Amino acid sequence: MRPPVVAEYTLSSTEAEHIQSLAESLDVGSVDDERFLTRAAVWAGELPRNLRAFLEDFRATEGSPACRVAGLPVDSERMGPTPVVAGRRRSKAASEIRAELVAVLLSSCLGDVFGWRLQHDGLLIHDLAPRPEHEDTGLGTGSRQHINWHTEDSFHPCRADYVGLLCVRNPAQVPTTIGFLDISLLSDADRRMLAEPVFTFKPDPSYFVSDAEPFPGPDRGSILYGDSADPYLRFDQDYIDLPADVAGVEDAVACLRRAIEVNLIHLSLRSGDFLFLDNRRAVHGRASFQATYVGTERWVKRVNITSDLKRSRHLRGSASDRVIRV
Ligand SMILES: NC(=[NH2+])NCCC[C@H](N)C(=O)O
Ligand SMILES: O=C(O)CCC(=O)C(=O)O
Ligand SMILES: [Fe+2]
Repeated sequence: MRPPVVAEYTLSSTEAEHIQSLAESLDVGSVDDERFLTRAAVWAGELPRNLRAFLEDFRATEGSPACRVAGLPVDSERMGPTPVVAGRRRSKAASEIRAELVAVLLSSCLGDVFGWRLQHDGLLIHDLAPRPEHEDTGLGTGSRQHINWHTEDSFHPCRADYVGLLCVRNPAQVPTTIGFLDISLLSDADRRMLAEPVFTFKPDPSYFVSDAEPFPGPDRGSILYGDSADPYLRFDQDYIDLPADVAGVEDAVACLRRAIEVNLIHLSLRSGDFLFLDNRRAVHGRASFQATYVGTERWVKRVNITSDLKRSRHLRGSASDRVIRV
């Protein structure tokens, strides 16, 4: 039997209460505190054993491109309105800090959380909530425009190995798009072409801070990599340049898109759902929706997770600094 696209784990109420008590026992004012981050994997050892086994299977077997943990303690009532302001300027209720601690503890079962200096103020947890100024952009903080499916931050060699999306609220049931590549749908010639390092991967506008800050540069590489029979994927259809001088490359990319699009699924996250995407195997996006900005609408917290912090050491201030300067 084929493994599910999204492996599911539903917490029992006992497990959810245990996680809530664990988060309450931590005397931590912010998940961005380096001392907390250095202990996060230790505290994650106190998460329910069956949950840790589920996440470890997801990580170690790569059986499914995504997994979802449902029933996490996220007290969305007490967390207050969906934020319209970004970044560090906002104070957070204790319940929100607890939800973020829970997000980091679960994420720490898969790797180390990290952030980007130029994205969401360098915070480790990004608030994906609609902002008026982004309404017509295909960004996590947009709304009226859908987000085309993509792997996250395809432009950067240190991009996440996993992306976590913890849902605070989603009353209009806006669906998240999830997909994967069925490699059996690609010809050998297309596979070879897509594995050539001739593509230019560009950053998306979520990295734009101001004209005074340099925008990160692009990176060249292949779309498919790893095992040629079961390859990993790096692709954002909106932020890629194809080589002008390679015959057949456009057709190969069109075939790739079709081989992903035939299997797309749409899943509406509910409050307390934590979706993990294997950023080498899964693509994801989001449908459009009508934002109201009255504080009641969709709010998802995004986490970047790496399997290998050392890969970005030259771009971070110290071994324990989790923010990549791009
Ligand atoms: N094809 C796209 N729209 N890609 C952009 C994805 C969203 C972007 N990474 C963000 O942080 O908001
Ligand atoms: O909000 C979602 O469900 C996905 C958002 C997304 O793809 C992103 O922000 O990069
Ligand atoms: Fe994304």
